[in-house]
Amino acid sequence: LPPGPAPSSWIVGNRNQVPREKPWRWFQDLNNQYGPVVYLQMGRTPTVVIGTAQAAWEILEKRSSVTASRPRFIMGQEIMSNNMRGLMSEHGPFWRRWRRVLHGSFMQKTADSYKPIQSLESKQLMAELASSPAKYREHLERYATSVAVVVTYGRRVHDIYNDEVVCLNRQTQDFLTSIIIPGKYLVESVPALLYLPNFLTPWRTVALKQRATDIEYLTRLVKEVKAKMEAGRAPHSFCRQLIEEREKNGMSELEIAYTCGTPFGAGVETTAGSLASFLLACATFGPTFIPKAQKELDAVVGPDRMPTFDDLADLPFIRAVVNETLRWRPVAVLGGTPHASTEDLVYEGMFIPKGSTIIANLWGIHLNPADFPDPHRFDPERFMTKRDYPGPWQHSSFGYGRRICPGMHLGYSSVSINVARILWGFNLSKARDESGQEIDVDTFAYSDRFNSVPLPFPISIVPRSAGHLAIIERENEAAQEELRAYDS
Ligand code: HEM
Repeated sequence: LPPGPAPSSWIVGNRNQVPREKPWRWFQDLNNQYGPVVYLQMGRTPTVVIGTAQAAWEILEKRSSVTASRPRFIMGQEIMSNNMRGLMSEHGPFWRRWRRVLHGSFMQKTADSYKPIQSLESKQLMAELASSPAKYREHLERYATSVAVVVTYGRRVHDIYNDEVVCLNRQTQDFLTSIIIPGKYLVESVPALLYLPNFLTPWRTVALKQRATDIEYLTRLVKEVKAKMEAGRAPHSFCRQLIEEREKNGMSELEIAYTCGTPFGAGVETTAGSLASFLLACATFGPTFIPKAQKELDAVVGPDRMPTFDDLADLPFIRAVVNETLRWRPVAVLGGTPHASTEDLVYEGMFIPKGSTIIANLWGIHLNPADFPDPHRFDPERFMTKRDYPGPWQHSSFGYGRRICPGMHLGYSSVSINVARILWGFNLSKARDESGQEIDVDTFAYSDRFNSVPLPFPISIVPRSAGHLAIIERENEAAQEELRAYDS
């Protein structure tokens, strides 16, 4: 077996040693102490923590045929989700169908067809940042939410606090992310607890209540799209496509309803959180990279128009800023949902038993000084030259193998276009207090959840000139005309 700390007892294994707070830091320490692959015994479940990109690539990419399953999620998948959420599904026919329809709608070519809507929403984001910069977090979330909801259901989101779809989805996500933390519920390592009667298992009752709420609103949203299709006014969307191809895909209505919940669940916090990390990097390391980024933008785009998706090919330093953002503070800090192995395998003489939970700890992988020297420093220059690193991205933000993020093209486009435009249109620096002193920000102040995103921090966001502001406002006005087609 791979090396690792001794279990504290043979019943719970190492389970009680996992810190309640930010376990990714402990995993990183373990990898530093024991090596790139560490073994833990979580209850009866063998668990492997990977701490380098090279080991993750070998195990999760090259051996993907046997490491692309998921562990059993008793609370999140079986009880709360009726086994209907593909993201937590084991490798098998249900997952394959779910993955195929997602791939059909989010692969590179199809994802490109969403760029016009991403561009329009981003123009609104720019105007919002110009008019109320202090609410930047809300604006980023509105952007990411509206893109996900337009792409899925063909309708926009204006107000993230009051939009019903958003509130219900957020409630679901909050609940789900709070219950799938490894080690949180004893039933995950001792499934026999499922045989206890309901009155002794209050955790089951709350999860079932959430399931009922989810089924009600997820199916209602599909019915709304169906009604619009019948009335001949449903724009193209993921949901519409699934309804049209229902028979071909052999999906039940409930399966369609749950599948439509995927882009919101997986694509909003990841996108908005990555953009928030970018702003945090600007507030901390801005003077080291913003002048070079703006020089590039001025040379390629100029001051008279906003950058477009087509410009990105000519903006290598902006692309480097995007990649460094995704590396520096990986939002899917534990590598997303853990993988599970479906056969025994051996990696560099270490035995990884069938049924192991495999965690590719992105916190450790992206902050490994062997690949990224001085890793907590935000330094886009690292991405200006190719390094010896496995995989096409030169970082590991989107995961591995058959489970690689199917929304990566959509997510990457969102982060890129907004990074380019924000740097083009605004000066970003530390905020100042009433006495004019710069306010320092803490680059480690991140949320302690399944996705780890920056906690609120102050930043100054000011248009670069009156000319830039005029363009931002003009572009937004024109965008609003086009966006009306998605208002329901
Ligand atoms: C910057 C934005 C994003 C980042 C950093 C990100 C990152 C990740 C990561 C690390 C994984 C885990 C992969 C693995 O298990 O090896 C993942 C999975 C996933 N992502 Fe993303 N993601 C982003 C945006 C999106 C978007 C916009 C969607 C919308 C469709 C999406 C949908 C998914 C789904 C469905 C999975 C689970 C795949 C499976 O279980 O087979 N993601 N993502």
